[in-house]
Amino acid sequence: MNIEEKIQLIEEGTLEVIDTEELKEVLAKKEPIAYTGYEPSGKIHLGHAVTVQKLKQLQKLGFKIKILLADYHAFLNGKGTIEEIAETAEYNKKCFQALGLDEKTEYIYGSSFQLEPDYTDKVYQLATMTTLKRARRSMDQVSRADDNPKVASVIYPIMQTVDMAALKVDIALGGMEQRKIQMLARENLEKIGENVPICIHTPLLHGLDGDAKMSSSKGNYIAVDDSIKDITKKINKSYCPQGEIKGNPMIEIAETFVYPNEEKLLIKRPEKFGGDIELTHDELIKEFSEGNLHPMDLKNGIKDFLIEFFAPVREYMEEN
Ligand SMILES: Nc1ncnc2c1ncn2[C@@H]1O[C@H](COP(=O)(O)OP(=O)(O)OP(=O)(O)O)[C@@H](O)[C@H]1O
Repeated sequence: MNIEEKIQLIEEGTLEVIDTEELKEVLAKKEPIAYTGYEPSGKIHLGHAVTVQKLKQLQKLGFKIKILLADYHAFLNGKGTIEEIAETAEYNKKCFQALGLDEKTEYIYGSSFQLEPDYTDKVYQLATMTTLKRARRSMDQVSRADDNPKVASVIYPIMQTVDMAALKVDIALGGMEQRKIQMLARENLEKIGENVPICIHTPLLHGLDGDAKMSSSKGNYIAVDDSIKDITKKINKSYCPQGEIKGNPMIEIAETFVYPNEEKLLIKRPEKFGGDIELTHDELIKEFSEGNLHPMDLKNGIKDFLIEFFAPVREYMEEN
């Protein structure tokens, strides 16, 4: 595969790659490094799986993958005590392994390097160069709404920036809500003479309730290790307005998980409702938007797909 083809693959399913010229240089390196950080949270869900899919693709293209289990970030963001977070992080690590990232993937706890003198020194340097306003703004979609924000919320983006230097990353991957932090990081890393990584942003998956973001704290998710019974129950009561494409989580799941892996989505229906059908992406959009495909049938197709797609994850979680 030549560099242009690799770039095209990397861009697929993303909202932006900043920037593609720099990506060319990175692709010429021997084993470039890509990372995503995750605050350890109760469950790893389909939203998180969007970035994991991209990491798996980068891995196949020869990247070394680092997954940051961002325990201190979760702590700064009020997600629990460090001990509670450590326990969740172990469980999340198992979920990532179950999702099929290979054995060469490095799982790194934030607390394993974020207390080192060199790291702290960089945090202090950046603290003198970053305005409160900018740091606060970068956290708009990352921290919980708080009328009385803590100092922790402005240390957070500075640490996320220093992580990129400490982990020596060439690509920083994250969902679109990470954009403001990542852009701040690009500017700031240059100021302290560190390598400026390429930033890749993926779309946010809507919650099953139609909320703008699937999130463990909102309970509107399908976890990658959910049981067949839970997947079925959750999909059956999910938001899927007849004929609507935009913001419809069932359509998004099809676009994010089904079509990158299968040419057609199989929808099983009783004969009296037209019998089984298999739809390509374009056919699905047409049939659903014209009202020829009932939301319940779409949900059934998605449910069957997810049950099969995540079967290896359930098996891995049971066996390990
Ligand atoms: N619904 C989603 N759709 C796409 N990507 C997501 C979604 N939720 C989280 N991510 C991505 O996963 C990465 C890590 O997110 P992290 O777990 O720290 O987020 P979070 O917002 O705290 O999740 P949650 O609210 O579910 O605990 C980020 O890059 C983020 O963009």
